[in-house]
Amino acid sequence: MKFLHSDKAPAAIGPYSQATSANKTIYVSGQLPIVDGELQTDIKKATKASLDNILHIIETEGGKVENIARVGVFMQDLSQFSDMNEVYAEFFGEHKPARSAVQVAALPKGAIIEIEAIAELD
Ligand SMILES: C=C(N)C(=O)O
Repeated sequence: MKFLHSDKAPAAIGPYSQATSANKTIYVSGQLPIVDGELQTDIKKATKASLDNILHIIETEGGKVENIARVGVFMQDLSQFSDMNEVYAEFFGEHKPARSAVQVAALPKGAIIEIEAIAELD
């Protein structure tokens, strides 16, 4: 197993890796919507930030959006579901990974969204 790291994604904020890989599977930790150290507080910008962070991490192993097989979306307020979906749909296009989306009581750093993913490399 490998511990993965991308300088283009925010560093882990605790005792975990941005992602691990085993064989051809990449397990990406929940990505907070942080860009250049700044937590995004607008749901559309935040969704894009978390997804971009996932992509930056899987790219370290040659992964692409099309390699993402499963996504978990954790939101602080599900009333923002449609705005999240709009940006999400734009990011994935015709590629539609399995997904769960849930509202949670709170997220680290007071974030409004955290997104995790599993990718299968070719
Ligand atoms: C932000 C996280 N993924 C964590 O604390 O586990």
